[in-house]
Formats: sequence, C-alpha cells, structure tokens
Amino acid sequence: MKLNIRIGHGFDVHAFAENRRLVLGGVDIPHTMGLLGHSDADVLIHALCDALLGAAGMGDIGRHFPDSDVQYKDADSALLLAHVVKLLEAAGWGIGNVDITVMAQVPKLAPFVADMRVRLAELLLVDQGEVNIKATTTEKLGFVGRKEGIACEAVALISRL
Ligand SMILES: Nc1ccn([C@@H]2O[C@H](COP(=O)(O)O)[C@@H](O)[C@H]2O)c(=O)n1
Ligand SMILES: C[C@@]1(CO)OP(=O)(O)OP(=O)(O)OC[C@H]1O
Repeated sequence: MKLNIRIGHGFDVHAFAENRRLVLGGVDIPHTMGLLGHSDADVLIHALCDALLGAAGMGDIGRHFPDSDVQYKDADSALLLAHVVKLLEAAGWGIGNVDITVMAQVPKLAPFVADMRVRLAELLLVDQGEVNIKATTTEKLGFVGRKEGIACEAVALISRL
C-alpha cells in the first residue's frame, strides 16, 4: 500500500569562524563568531532542506546545490530552501510540519526562535504552528560543547497534495 505521508530527517554541522555572519533559520544573529561554509552556512536551513529532500526521496542538498558550483558561493540558504519547497510541490508534495533541534553551546538562541519560525513558515508556505524550533547546548561536551561549531537535526512530514 502506498502511503500519502512520508517522513524525512536531516543533519548538518558547520564550524565557527571569525569574520563570518551567523545566520540560522534565515535570521542574522549577533555573535562574536559566524559559521564557515561555501554558502552562508545556515546550518539550520541545510538540515531542513535535507529533511524535506529525504522525505520526498530526492537525495540531499549537495546533489541539488553542489559546493563545487560558484553560483552557490555565499548563497543565501533561504533561497535554496525556497527552491526545495518548489521541487517538492512540482513532485506533488505539500509540507505538513517540521521539527528542528539546533545544538549550540553559544550563543543563546531562545530570543531568536520566534523570528526564525516566522521566516521559515514564510519559506515553507505553512502556518507558524507547523514549525517548531528547539535549541540545546551539549553541556560543554564534544565539538559543540567546545564551541567549535553548531550542529542541527531536522525532521519533516510531507503529504501528497
Ligand atoms: N544555544 C542555546 C542552547 C539552549 N538554549 C535554551 O536553553 C535551554 C536549556 O539548554 P540545555 O542545553 O540545558 O538543554 C534549552 O531548552 C533552550 O531553551 C538556547 O536558547 N540556546
Ligand atoms: C549549501 C551548500 C551549497 O554549496 O554549501 P555549504 O555552505 O558548504 O553547506 P554544506 O551543508 O556543507 O553543503 C551543502 C551545499 O549544498
């Protein structure tokens, strides 16, 4: 039996670096360090793109936006997410809800979560209630705990349009 709903999971990591922006969920966050990447290194949006592409059986973000392609140098990841939403729509998939966990020892993200939900809901073409964002430290353990970078996991539910 072919189900009308599917689930996907995404995971991404980017290292902290000096003189870089910190952009998470399409929102600029003031911090002493930013994230290193070929694009703007929005680790949250990258994990979310992978969750959506995974749910649709469409591979991963690197397949659609190769980091060897100069057109994605310093790319705005919000535009990549908007493109992924279009790809899903063209394949007959609508987005149900997404749940995201950002692992960051610093900075404190709670004050920015509301803005991220607004931005992501706009990009995903869903109500804000369908976008949940959580943040956690790793209690000073591992690369996240040593403030070497930020990791993010996302899950997404999609359904047949
Ligand atoms: N970068 C972060 C990490 C955590 N939070 C908020 O603090 C709460 C407690 O964090 P734990 O690591 O002890 O689980 C967490 O539930 C978040 O609300 C944050 O805002 N930014
Ligand atoms: C977003 C892309 C775009 O070139 O580049 P990066 O910013 O390096 O991000 P990463 O998650 O390592 O790889 C995915 C790429 O598609």
